[in-house]
Formats: sequence, C-alpha cells, structure tokens
Amino acid sequence: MNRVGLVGWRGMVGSVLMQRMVEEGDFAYIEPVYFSTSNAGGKAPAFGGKEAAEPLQDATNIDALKACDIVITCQGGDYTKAVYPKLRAAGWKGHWIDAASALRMEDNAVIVLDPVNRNVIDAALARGGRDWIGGNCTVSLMLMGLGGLFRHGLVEWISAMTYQAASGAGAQNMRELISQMGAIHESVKDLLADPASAILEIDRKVAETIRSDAFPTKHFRNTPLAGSLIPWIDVPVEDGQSKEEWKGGAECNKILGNAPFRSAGSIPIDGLCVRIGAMRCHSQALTIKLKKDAPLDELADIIAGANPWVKVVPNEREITERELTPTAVTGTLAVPVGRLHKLAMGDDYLGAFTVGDQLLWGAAEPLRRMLRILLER
Ligand SMILES: NC(=O)C1=CN([C@@H]2O[C@H](COP(=O)(O)OP(=O)(O)OC[C@H]3O[C@@H](n4cnc5c(N)ncnc54)[C@H](OP(=O)(O)O)[C@@H]3O)[C@@H](O)[C@H]2O)C=CC1
Ligand SMILES: N[C@@H](CC(=O)OP(=O)(O)O)C(=O)O
Repeated sequence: MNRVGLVGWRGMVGSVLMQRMVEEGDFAYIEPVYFSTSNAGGKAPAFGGKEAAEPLQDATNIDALKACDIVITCQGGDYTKAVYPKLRAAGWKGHWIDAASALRMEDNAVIVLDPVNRNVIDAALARGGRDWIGGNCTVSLMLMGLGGLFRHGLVEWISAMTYQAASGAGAQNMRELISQMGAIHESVKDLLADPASAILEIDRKVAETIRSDAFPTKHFRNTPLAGSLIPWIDVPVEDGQSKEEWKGGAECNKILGNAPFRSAGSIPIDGLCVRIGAMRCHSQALTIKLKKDAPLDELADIIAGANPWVKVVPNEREITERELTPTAVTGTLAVPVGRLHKLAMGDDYLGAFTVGDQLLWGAAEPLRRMLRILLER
C-alpha cells in the first residue's frame, strides 16, 4: 500500500481535502502519514476511521518525507519553496501533489484538472512526471464550466470578470467578512427595528461605520469588503494586471496543453478580478469570442456534455435566481453555467455566467483525484 504523506491537513484547504477523501473512501487505499509544522510528535488524526501508524511527523524533516511514496501538501507556497527543493535534492523520486502556486509554472510540473486535461496528465505520467500542482481556483472553475467549448476548439478569446469569495484570501478573511457584516448591523440595528426610520439615515450610518477606523479590516489590507468590494486580488504584475488576472491566461493555457500565454497558438484570456462578500464560491461573468457562429442550443449541449459536474442553467430569471448563485452552489461539486446568450457585439460573441466552490473544484478536489489516478495506475 502506498505511504502517503499529508501536509497541511488541518488548514482550510486541507480540511476540505480530508472531508472529500473520507467521503470517497480514499483512506482504504493508502497508508496515511500525517505531518505538522507546529506539533511534531503530537497525536495524528484518524480520518476515514484509520489510525496512522506513527504520531505527527515534522513537516520539515526531509528523511521523514523521503519515506513517503506520495506527498500531498496544502500547507502553502512558503512551505513548498522551503522543502520541495531539498526533498528532490535528497534524491526523492516520489510524487508531489501540491495546492500552492509556487511550482505551477515550472516546466516539469503539470497543473492538474483531470476532467479537463487528463490527456496532459497521462502524457506527463508516461514521461515519468512526478509533480502535480492544483490550479488557481478561478482558473480551474472556469475550465470546469467551459471545458467543452475549449475541447471543441471554439474559443478565440475570453474575457473573465470575476466575483471572488473571501475564502480565497484565507480563513481569517472569512471570519473578518462576517465580523464586518456584524459591525454594520450593530451600527443600525435600532434604526432597522423602527419601520418609520429614514433609509438615508441608515445609509449614512452604514457608510460611516464602514469608513471608520474601528471597522475590522486587518486581514483585508485595511479595505472594507462587507457593503463594498475590492477590485484588486494578489500582487501587481506587468501590463497593469494583478497576479490573479495574469494566472487566468498563464494557467489556462498550460492546463490545456497550449503554447505559453501571449505566444503564438495560445488563447488570450484576460479580465478583472474582484473580491466580493461571498463566503467560498467564486463567480465569473464571461465574454467568449467564438471562432465561428454556432447555434445557442449546440453550444449549451457542448458545455453541458463536458463533464458530470457542469450543468447548464436555462437563461430564465427564476431558475437563475435559484440555481446560479453562491448560496445554491456552496459546499457542492456542481459547476452551473448560465446566462447563456449571444451578445450585442455579434453572433460569434457568447455571454455566460458560472459559479463554483473555490475550496472544492477550486482547490481540494483536483488534488484528491490526482492521488486516485496515481493509486489506480
Ligand atoms: N485558500 C484558498 O482558497 C486556496 C489556497 N491554496 C493554497 O493552500 C494553502 C493553504 O491555504 P489555507 O488552507 O487557506 O491555509 P490555512 O491558513 O487554513 O492553513 C495552513 C496551515 O496553517 C497552520 N495553522 C495554524 N493555525 C491553525 C489553525 N488554527 N487551524 C488550522 N490550521 C492552522 C496549519 O499547519 P500545521 O498543522 O502544520 O500547524 C495549516 O496547515 C495556501 O497557502 C495556498 O498555497 C490553494 C488554492 C486555494
Ligand atoms: N488567489 C485566490 C486563492 C488562491 O489561493 O489562489 P492560488 O492558489 O492561485 O494562490 C483568491 O484570492 O481567490
């Protein structure tokens, strides 16, 4: 049985991964070894009802990691940068599965999203590939939704305008969003209780609260999110883009096995990434330039047929309000795509909207499935 090292299992992404591994019975096929950066020697958990043979191992101990056939880490990029090079330098030939972005664009790394790029994964396996990295959440969710259009060679370019949840910034940010919501309510709760109170007075107080120094904004770089939005995610890069926006083009093309972004043969993918006050679902409004005019019902069938999780929501008001929202999707593997219609720019322009859980398909699920691919070879 494969000895599988689990690093970062108690973090937010790691916890979702453990939950999915339990649900899918993955622990029956592995000998789990749990690692910690903070509590080596402590008691290991028993996910899937399976006791680990050893206590928590030191996640920076290269010899302990070297004893694993496969290591899965959700510990973050700093950990990857500190440990991965030493582990390979020590001659480790095992498989490294990683949620962090640190290694994504390395030549020997594959960005894994098997419902979309199983061909790229299989080709890398045949070449002896050993580094399997989960994609950026927004990128993976867009490809889970639109994979069919790419597979049919229909996409000339895409503009993705995103509405990204607090969870993408981390667990502390989710907590801070809720604190902000609470602070807003607290500031006007007496006025709200009085049906005769003036709405502009409520609005004035809310704005004052959001702008005040006392508003909890530490984790969002001193910028309020509740009652507002933040049109910048991650660090600036070149050409006026944020790094989150750059990943859209760079990672999508790599996942699809295309030429590198901005080189001949790649697909231009760009847009603006915006943080909004959702908890853990990212949404995206997409303008898709098709290579040719195709009937809407054919396009809908192509989108719906790409994988078992994508679902086309008819472009009608009631069902869209019911099924194409973060509230409907959160905690599920469903990737609904809706608002499908031809845009005013021409019949080869398709409008679409998609929602996905950024901790499931956006982070944990592609890693879990890569583990199963390795175990089932
Ligand atoms: N958040 C996201 O949306 C996505 C994140 N990722 C990647 O995954 C990495 C991890 O992200 P995320 O899961 O959000 O990070 P977390 O901060 O939730 O967890 C990271 C580590 O922090 C340590 N930790 C310290 N205190 C606590 C605590 N109270 N509860 C739980 N863990 C604690 C744990 O390490 P230990 O047990 O060793 O102490 C844990 O493994 C990111 O850095 C990123 O590279 C990838 C895709 C999406
Ligand atoms: N940057 C993403 C979350 C994330 O962790 O992305 P990446 O895995 O590319 O670092 C967001 O803020 O929503």
